[in-house]
Amino acid sequence: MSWLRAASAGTRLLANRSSVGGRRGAMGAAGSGMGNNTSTSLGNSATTPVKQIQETISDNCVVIFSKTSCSYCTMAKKIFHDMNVNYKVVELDMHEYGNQFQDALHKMTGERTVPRIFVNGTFIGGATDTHRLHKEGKLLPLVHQCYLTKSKRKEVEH
Ligand SMILES: N[C@@H](CCC(=O)N[C@@H](CS)C(=O)NCC(=O)O)C(=O)O
Ligand code: FES
Repeated sequence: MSWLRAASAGTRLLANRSSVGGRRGAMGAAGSGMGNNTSTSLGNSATTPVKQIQETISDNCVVIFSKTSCSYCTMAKKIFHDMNVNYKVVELDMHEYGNQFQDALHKMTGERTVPRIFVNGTFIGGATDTHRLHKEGKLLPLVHQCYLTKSKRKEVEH
């Protein structure tokens, strides 16, 4: 297919601002339906898997690369769900290019396992790491920081 055609990654860095809205308190949970949206651009545009992952993690404060059959992944989703935080899920086992994305995630994070979780554009780990961050009270501040930054960008654009 067309991974290797000319890439246009980066141009959509600010494209997802509408999901932030002005609703700082609500963390987007009411916005676009609790993040079960797998209709991502992943796999559809003319670019490499790594670039598409980078684009997805730039566009979304929380991204979970997951498999539908994986209970660790379900546990990770539940953490964000219970915090009332909107998250984007990419179900690699439902994806035509899931294997290539897993390879790319391996390159980017050092592990090929699922889940692979990114907050505010940064890899935070798998399910256990995320659970630990949450228990230590460090997860919500990371998410919050992302929403604050996106709100500021939005103000600048207005
Ligand atoms: N400690 C890791 C464990 C991750 C792990 O072992 N994941 C398994 C599934 S639960 C995996 O990815 N196996 C290989 C695969 O599905 O491709 C975490 O919490 O995320
Ligand atoms: S918990 Fe078994 S595949 Fe993840």
